[in-house]
Amino acid sequence: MILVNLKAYPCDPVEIAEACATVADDTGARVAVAPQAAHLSAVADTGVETWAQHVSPVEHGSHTGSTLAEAVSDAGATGTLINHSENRLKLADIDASLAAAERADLETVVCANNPTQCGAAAALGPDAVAVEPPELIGGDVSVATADPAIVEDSVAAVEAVDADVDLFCGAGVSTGEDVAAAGELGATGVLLASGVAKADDPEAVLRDLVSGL
Ligand SMILES: O=C(CO)COP(=O)(O)O
Repeated sequence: MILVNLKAYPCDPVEIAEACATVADDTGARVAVAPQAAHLSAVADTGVETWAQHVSPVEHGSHTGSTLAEAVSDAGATGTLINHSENRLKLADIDASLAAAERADLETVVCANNPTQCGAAAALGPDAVAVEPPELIGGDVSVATADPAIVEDSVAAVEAVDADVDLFCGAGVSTGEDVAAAGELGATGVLLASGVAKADDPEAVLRDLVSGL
């Protein structure tokens, strides 16, 4: 799976969503987009698989400023990231955000910095854990090239806790070669942002990325 996190980049979320939908349709590859919460509906309307970047550890009620899992689902999201390196949560809040996502029937990827955190995240029962070394995020060198051991060790850490939880990796992923290298290390998906969000031709980058699946 290729999960494109648009963060808060100054890109056109609908244009990128349309490119992802086209490439997914043409190739049969699983490609999803995680836009800003305010853009979820517009992105989902393109038909692309749509994910939230975060859901808050809350239920319906007095939670001003929160991102309610049910609202994200109503807007068309079918999955959510939790605990991204740029939006870290306390352990209890990761657990409660996972419960919120489950309530709203959202698929979940919990992000983590290193293999130890990956094992801890797997124990909370998400669908997948994504290892993203913070120092490599936004850079030019893919995690699978810069630090292959961190991916292999994270695969092992997750497998030791719960073999049903998938391991994704991310940071610096921008080519099909990077995706293939991640797969060879045992990752079943990649998480990326700048490679697509900052690209002059997002569709061309996506076509190259899916060639590595
Ligand atoms: O944080 C990331 C995806 O969630 C990775 O970002 P980059 O692809 O820009 O390194």
